[in-house]
Amino acid sequence: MKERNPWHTPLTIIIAVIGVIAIVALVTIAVLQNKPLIPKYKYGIVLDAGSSHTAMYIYEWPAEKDNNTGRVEQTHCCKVSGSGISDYASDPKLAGESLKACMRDAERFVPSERHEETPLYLGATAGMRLLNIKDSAASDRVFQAVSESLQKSPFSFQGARILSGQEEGAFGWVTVNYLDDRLEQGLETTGALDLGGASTQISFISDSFDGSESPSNYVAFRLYGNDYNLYTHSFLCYGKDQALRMALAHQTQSGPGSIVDPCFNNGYSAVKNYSVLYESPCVSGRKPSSAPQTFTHTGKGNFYECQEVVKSIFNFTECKYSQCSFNGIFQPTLQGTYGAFSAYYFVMKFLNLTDTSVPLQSVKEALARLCATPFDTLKKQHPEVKLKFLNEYCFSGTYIFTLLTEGYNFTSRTFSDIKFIKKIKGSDAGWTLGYMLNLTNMIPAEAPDTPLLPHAGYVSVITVIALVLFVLFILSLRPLWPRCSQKPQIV
Ligand SMILES: O=P(O)(O)OP(=O)(O)OP(=O)(O)OC[C@H]1O[C@@H](n2cnc3c(O)ncnc32)[C@H](O)[C@@H]1O
Ligand SMILES: [Ca+2]
Repeated sequence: MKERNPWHTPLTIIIAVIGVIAIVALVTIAVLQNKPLIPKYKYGIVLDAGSSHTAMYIYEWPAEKDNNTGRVEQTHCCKVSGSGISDYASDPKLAGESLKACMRDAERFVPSERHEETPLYLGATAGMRLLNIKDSAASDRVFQAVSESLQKSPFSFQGARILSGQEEGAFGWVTVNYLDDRLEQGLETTGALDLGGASTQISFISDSFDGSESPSNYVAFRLYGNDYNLYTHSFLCYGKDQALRMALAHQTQSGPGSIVDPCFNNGYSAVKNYSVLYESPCVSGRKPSSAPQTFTHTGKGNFYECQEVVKSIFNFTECKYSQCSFNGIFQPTLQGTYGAFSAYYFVMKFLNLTDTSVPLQSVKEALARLCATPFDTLKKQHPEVKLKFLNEYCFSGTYIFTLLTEGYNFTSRTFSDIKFIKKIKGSDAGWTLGYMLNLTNMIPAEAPDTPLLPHAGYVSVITVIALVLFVLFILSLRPLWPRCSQKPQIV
């Protein structure tokens, strides 16, 4: 007679089946219960109304992770065509009109069910600061017009305002460090250097700075449980367009109808309007009384002479603090690494000096070569580059070099701590992301509680425990197991 398999008793089969079903159910429930929900995103829109142009940034983050770090990303950027909103002072309606194409873009990029709840901010920087100084009623009219235009969008418009220089610097610093995941992890932070068209910002943490020497340069943050004493300063008029105006104003002081400029390449020549040059508050008041209507601006391309012109727009002598950058502004000792973006990046990119950390001497040599190149040759070498930018690279490069070394006191040793960047992990470096994170309370002051185990670890532990319990259960039923050694009795 064939021997019966002792496992094939109804009891053991039932126990095994129930056990397997229980394990499958346990693991399935664990997986489904804890699986991150299908990503449902939320959105925020910030319009950066700069002096030279306006750009719209759309940010997104997983809806269930409002309070977590490193999760907000830029998904889209739209460059508003035309100039900055401050240039529409004489026809403010057009400033509002100019934003429409990008706002239509936003309607396509943000899912329609999210439109109504998506906050929309407009922040204006140095162009509007200057217009506000020159003609505050005109600046109000521009804000009125852009606000009316943005209110018509389906998004939740939260207002249009001028950022203070301090906010602009501090939010640029937050953006860079947030995108680099330095804030949540409490890592050493990176300084932020932003060069716009009308102002420039420097922001960094220096152990020697606690705000006492110069409170107006001090911003205190508590982020993810860490305290930061940030030094920040915004120099109005020291963006690259206004700096150029100041350099030209300096050279036209003697009043003649022509200037030969070492900061422009040999062969460059243009007729410029005195009144247009002197209309900015950065230079107004300095217009020579005998100035003719126009002057001829020609280039002679010499980096070393250009540096002398550029130096003339800085005041390096006045300082009532222990140490200063320039114009009597306090600056603590430089510390750590720096991310330099906006025009710093555009100009260094043109010079092919963005990929690695660059020795100061190489920048100097590249600039001396660039400035000495005849303008015709330069045009042939770079047919794809817009003439407006090509004209100015010798000046812009020399200005950046002088600002960083003579202005902020970077030396040949510390210069290589600067990285010239445009984006970090797909998001543009700039103040907009930091501004939105702040207004939406997306960075907590204290570190958020984190789960004990990551999701995969949690599922593995549950599975192993379930298996162990099952085996123990089977073993506990041993007394019920049929005895293999017992021969079946033949009656
Ligand atoms: O911060 P503010 O001062 O308000 O100015 P902005 O926000 O408009 O300034 P950007 O950083 O956009 O640009 C800085 C400057 O760089 C110029 N720029 C933009 N693209 C450039 C390029 O490819 N090459 C050289 N310069 C460029 C631009 O015209 C400005 O003069
Ligand atoms: Ca800017």
